[in-house]
Amino acid sequence: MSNKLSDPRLFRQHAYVDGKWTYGDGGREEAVNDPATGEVLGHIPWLEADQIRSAVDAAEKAFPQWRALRADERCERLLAWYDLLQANREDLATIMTLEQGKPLSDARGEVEYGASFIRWFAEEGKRTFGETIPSHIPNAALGTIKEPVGIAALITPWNFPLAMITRKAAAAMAAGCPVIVKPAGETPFSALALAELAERAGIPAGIFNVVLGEAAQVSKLLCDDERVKVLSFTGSTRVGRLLLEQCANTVKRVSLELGGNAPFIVGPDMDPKEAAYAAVAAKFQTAGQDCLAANRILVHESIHDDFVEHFAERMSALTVGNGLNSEVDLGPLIHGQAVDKAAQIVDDAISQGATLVAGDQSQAPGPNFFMPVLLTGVTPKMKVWREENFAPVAGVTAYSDDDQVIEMANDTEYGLAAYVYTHDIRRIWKLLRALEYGMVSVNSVKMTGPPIPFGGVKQSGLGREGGTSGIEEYLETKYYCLGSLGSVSGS
Ligand SMILES: NC(=O)c1ccc[n+]([C@@H]2O[C@H](COP(=O)([O-])OP(=O)(O)OC[C@H]3O[C@@H](n4cnc5c(N)ncnc54)[C@H](O)[C@@H]3O)[C@@H](O)[C@H]2O)c1
Ligand SMILES: N[C@@H](CC=O)C(=O)O
Repeated sequence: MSNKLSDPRLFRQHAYVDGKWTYGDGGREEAVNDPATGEVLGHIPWLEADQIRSAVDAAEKAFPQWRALRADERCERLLAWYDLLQANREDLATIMTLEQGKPLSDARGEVEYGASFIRWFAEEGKRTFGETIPSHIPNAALGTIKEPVGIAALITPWNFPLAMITRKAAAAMAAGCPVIVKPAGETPFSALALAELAERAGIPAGIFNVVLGEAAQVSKLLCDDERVKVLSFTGSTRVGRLLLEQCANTVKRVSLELGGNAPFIVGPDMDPKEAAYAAVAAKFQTAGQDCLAANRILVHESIHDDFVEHFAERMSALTVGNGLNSEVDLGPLIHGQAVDKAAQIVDDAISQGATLVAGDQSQAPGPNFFMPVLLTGVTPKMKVWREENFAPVAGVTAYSDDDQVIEMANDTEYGLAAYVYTHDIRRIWKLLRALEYGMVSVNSVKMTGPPIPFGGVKQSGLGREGGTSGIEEYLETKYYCLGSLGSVSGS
């Protein structure tokens, strides 16, 4: 990996605890592979339980000084970190493409996206206002102060190896909290490059730590430690449920960004070509391994056939291959199990009556690649409808009226994001209000960014990241009552 970077020191093969690059005391190491080629990119140590506790010790030790800084002083340090991400954008994108597989242009976009959360929260940290409460108690002044919650454990997935960390870490750090990041084992190198840049930016030792190890063990240690006050997790609903349970013993604050099963609704008034092109864009980014991916494409029956034709035509123009090649649109899936799962979802749909319109797996350029698939006639019994497929598998079905499509769209345990394509304002408003989703995007594939409250309802999560609410996940509200002030206190 280092020979592909202009700054080889961004490629780190150690954990980062208390400002030091750390080996595992037990000597255990794991290889990390390039999903496109299978080549070993490097190795990471697995830390022992005592080393995970030491990371919490380090965060505990660093907390008082960090919280004592003024918000504008923390802002300066975070902005220095932001500047370094920008200056090293190309190397960070290369690391990401190598370990995650996404095309370089998408990786560059994620670095930009990830960095934007640092800048946003650096500024938001200066606006963690408390309030003045008109007193109901004679001669007293009442109000609130916002204070950092304490140590935050951040557990993140492999599909967005950088932005899922910065969206949490920058909010926590701006609020005055130290963080312990446990990245996905598939994509540790982006997290470690972030640590290298945090160190260069002057973030003090113990404030940004990256621990590595066996996922279930590390997560359990962090959940069980009562010094850790917040757990913020992004990943599957299955693991989210487990962590929620594990946090019950220490009554931690928990923030969960979980799976999605986004409906993409196309109204009868839409130009089928315009809608189909948008649906392709909403489906295939990161090879479908995106919590916002359009999983169930619900098209009004009057334009269904035209839509399918345009979708197939647009899909056939997508190039699948190694993300380092500039003409590639879809990289590999993260590993072989993901390919097997995608194949099972397609087989299940076909065996239950769906039609395979396009998607020939014999064309796949390597074992971890999955050619984009278009299925029509998908129904609620099929896995492609029920599960988050997290693969380039698009399932289309026709509907006849708005009430029916609302019922279809809400027929899932997930509630992260939904897309609506129509220009009829009454339909827009009806769908917007009736869809049981945390985010609804109307006539736009792009919906995320630092200013928005990102998050889901139902079993897609708890809490919001980004926007003005993201920093609240790391703040406590302290109420105060100043009594016996005399009549000057007023109300
Ligand atoms: N809502 C969002 O913002 C958002 C964003 C990105 C990804 N996701 C979701 O993430 C999922 C894909 O990511 P993934 O496959 O990395 O998810 P995952 O749940 O398998 O893993 C997420 C993290 O949890 C760790 N982990 C895995 N098993 C664990 C266990 N038994 N105990 C404790 N920790 C464990 C992993 O090492 C990783 O760090 C999808 O469901 C996707 O929708 C959601
Ligand atoms: N695209 C999402 C990540 C989901 O997998 C985001 O913007 O946060």
